[in-house]
Amino acid sequence: MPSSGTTEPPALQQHRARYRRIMRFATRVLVQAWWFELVLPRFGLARFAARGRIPRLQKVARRFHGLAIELGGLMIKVGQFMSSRLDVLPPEITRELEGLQDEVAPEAFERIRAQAEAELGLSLSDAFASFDPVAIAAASLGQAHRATLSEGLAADLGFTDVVVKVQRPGIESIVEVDLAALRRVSRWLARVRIVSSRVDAPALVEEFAATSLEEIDYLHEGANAERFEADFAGDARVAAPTVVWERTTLRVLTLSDVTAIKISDVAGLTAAGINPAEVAQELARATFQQIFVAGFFHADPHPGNIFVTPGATGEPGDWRLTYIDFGMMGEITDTLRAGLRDFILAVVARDSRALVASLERLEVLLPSTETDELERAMSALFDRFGGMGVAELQRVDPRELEVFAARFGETIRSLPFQLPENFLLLIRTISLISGVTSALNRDFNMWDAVEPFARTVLNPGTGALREFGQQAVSFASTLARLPRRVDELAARVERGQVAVRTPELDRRMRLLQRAVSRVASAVVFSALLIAGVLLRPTDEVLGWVLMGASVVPLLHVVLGGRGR
Ligand SMILES: Nc1ncnc2c1ncn2[C@@H]1O[C@H](COP(=O)(O)OP(=O)(O)OP(=O)(O)O)[C@@H](O)[C@H]1O
Repeated sequence: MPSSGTTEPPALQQHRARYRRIMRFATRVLVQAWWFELVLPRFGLARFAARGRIPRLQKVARRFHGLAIELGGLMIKVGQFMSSRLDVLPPEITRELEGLQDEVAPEAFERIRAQAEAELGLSLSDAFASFDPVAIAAASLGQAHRATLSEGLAADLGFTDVVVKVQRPGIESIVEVDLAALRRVSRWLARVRIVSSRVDAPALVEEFAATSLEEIDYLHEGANAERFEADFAGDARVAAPTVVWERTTLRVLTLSDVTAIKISDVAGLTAAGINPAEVAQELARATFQQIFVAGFFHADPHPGNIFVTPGATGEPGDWRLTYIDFGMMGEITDTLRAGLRDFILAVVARDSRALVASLERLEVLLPSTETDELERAMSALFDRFGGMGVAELQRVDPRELEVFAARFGETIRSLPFQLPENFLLLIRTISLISGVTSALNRDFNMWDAVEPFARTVLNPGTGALREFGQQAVSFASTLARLPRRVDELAARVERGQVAVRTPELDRRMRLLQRAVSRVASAVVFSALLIAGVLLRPTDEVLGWVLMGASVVPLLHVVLGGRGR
């Protein structure tokens, strides 16, 4: 953003302040990362830096949580996005960021009214027979209100009750500011080799920008709802609301009100005579149908976005799943489909070279990746454990598994993995659905429902391929039952790692920390004072000042040893 002037309009000043807040936060995090992840390891203190990593990251995530609640806009989405990046971030961090969306305050109704009226070119009282000023739900980008259609429109469409989603006024420029800040941070990160060799940060931000810009285009969301509905035309079990195009624009989306029993309301389902276990079964089927048959899937199927609607007959088996919120959809492209098929086939054939090739094809590995190591690790894995069922795996000596898991985990972590957006949405969808189905029926196993669909995706033309397909399915079920065991194992490995430390090292580290923090705070304070008063720094300058300031105490204490 260009430098600030004194006669700027308030909106611009607000945007500038917002941009600065984000950059200040990012600078702080980057400086911290630089210190602990680059500087300390240089001085042989990698183990020390690693020990406090999780609490440190948790603190950053908590701070980010606060910032996101205060700023709203894309920062909420960033938090949500990160909370779903289990591939990059540990669960301790993702957990801190869950639930962000529910904490956003609604916009004042007068502003929502003005926005809706300007969009529709009609006063709300002309556009609707009634409009409830109290929002049903407020999200980061928009909020939803109940309304009723005027008689004429209601008669044409066959329903009266609607839900109107209205975007927060000015959200586009907020999104723009947030994206500008994120792009700048990603450019910084791209210059740091240790980061750029693992993650393509600018590409990640562009992916995120594309989904965010789609989400603030309600015409796109309306079209998604219709495409989804068309995919399930002729399937009485799945439905979506009808879009009232006459009352829909880029920033206002009007949909038939499909409020029914929330899918997670087991007591409500049972009271309506609906068997929750059957709902779980149908939900899994509908999900796999979207993924494997339609290639277009709802990527935000949390319980708030799926209703169970009892049918008109009142029969126990007469009900359907009604989805809402089509802002985030995933697509299975042909490349993704082919890549997944190759991946599954490679696993079944225990062919590590083909497996690595399929990962490359899926763009899960960055192009620069040295794949030999992964190939070796996969071969070792296949040689030792390939083809084993759960029962056989349970008979393996746990110590052997532990050693193996530690070594294998290291190889995996050292590789620059990255999941392309659609892949990520796929994982998110499966994990959300698996949460919902197991809440409906504890004994439900998603993998039992995947079988007919996995066959479709594997497209088994020949007998040999069909056999591979079946093996793939049984392999997948084995994997599905493994996580608890793997979790336990990981926890034990983790504890083993933590135990590698000595009291002497601890004592020195504590002294060092104390000394560093005392000197550092004095230096940083004076540097900030000078920089703040004299230079009116840009965020970049501030970043360098902070970095420079933190070097001084480090040299002082580590080299001169005066902290003791
Ligand atoms: N067609 C509908 N019928 C009934 N209720 C609806 C409908 N559309 C939206 N809602 C209600 O409004 C809430 C917000 O809608 P929606 O989820 O589409 O918005 P969003 O801004 O994308 O929110 P989020 O991303 O948090 O899910 C829903 O949780 C639901 O309670």
